[in-house]
Amino acid sequence: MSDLPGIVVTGVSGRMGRMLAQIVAESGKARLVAGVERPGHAWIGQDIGVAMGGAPLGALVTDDPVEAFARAQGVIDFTAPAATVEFAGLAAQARAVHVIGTTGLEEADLEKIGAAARHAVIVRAGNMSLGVNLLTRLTRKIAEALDEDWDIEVVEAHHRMKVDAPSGTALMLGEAAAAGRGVSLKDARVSGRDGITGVRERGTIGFSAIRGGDIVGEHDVIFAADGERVILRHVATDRAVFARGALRAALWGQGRKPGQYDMIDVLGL
Ligand SMILES: NC(=O)C1=CN([C@@H]2O[C@H](COP(=O)(O)OP(=O)(O)OC[C@H]3O[C@@H](n4cnc5c(N)ncnc54)[C@H](OP(=O)(O)O)[C@@H]3O)[C@@H](O)[C@H]2O)C=CC1
Ligand SMILES: O=C(O)C1=N[C@H](C(=O)O)C[C@H](O)C1
Repeated sequence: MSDLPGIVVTGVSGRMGRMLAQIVAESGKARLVAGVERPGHAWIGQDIGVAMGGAPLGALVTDDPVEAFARAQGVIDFTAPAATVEFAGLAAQARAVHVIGTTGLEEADLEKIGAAARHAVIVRAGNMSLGVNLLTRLTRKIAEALDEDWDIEVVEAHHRMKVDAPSGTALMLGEAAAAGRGVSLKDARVSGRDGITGVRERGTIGFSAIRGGDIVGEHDVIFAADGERVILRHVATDRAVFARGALRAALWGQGRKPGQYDMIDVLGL
């Protein structure tokens, strides 16, 4: 067996799970140990590559995360909030680095993830791409430089199968804008206007979501003043950018002190 860190991909049959399995297996920097799906899933017991309709990848799909995590140094998890909270506890027990890409997490979920991070390394980000993490830095800087004469709006577009809104990325960008402005996003946030909304309240940060087709992920941060606008834009055209970031995070986390980290830490931005 090689010395490369072993990685389990949870939700391996999903859009991100498939991409992650391929990228980990081909990376030369990590070993694909197993994929996890729910009990009864059609892929259980099959080689991941074969289940995807390609060549074998030498790792099986299992419904037993405890056993799989015990054989791994990293768990890459792009699933759903309830699953991610459960996996955070199990990955911490196995002392495996848990990379969380799942979005739509509520406050109570984040508290449980925080508790797990007392025992193991967790890297969590609503977007694992280099480009978006750079954009959060730029958003914060621009928000620091501009006053409330500049209205801030975050507009995001995703595929028709996405279940949460605003996207995790939009919220990251909104947090960065709020931090730059020295306010709390909880207080400043306005989402999904509809009907007679009244005029825009000064100092708020607005969110709008578009869902359609196979859009991978697009985000604009608009700073709009009288007579001019600044627009920051990121367009993802390939999920590989998220998967590469997640693998980088899993490798970066090896040997670190327990705690919660994000992609700004991983990328050193
Ligand atoms: N941070 C980032 O960079 C990115 C984050 N994301 C986020 O990742 C998440 C997944 O996205 P995507 O791949 O498009 O979604 P999919 O629905 O395609 O995949 C999710 C997978 O997780 C599985 N799953 C859910 N619950 C469990 C469980 N308890 N045990 C095992 N498997 C489970 C699902 O299985 P089943 O169908 O049976 O429910 C499915 O296979 C979303 O929250 C999305 O927003 C996506 C892209 C980038
Ligand atoms: O669900 C998706 O697809 C994506 N989710 C993440 C988000 O909620 O921001 C990241 C990316 O935009 C794709």
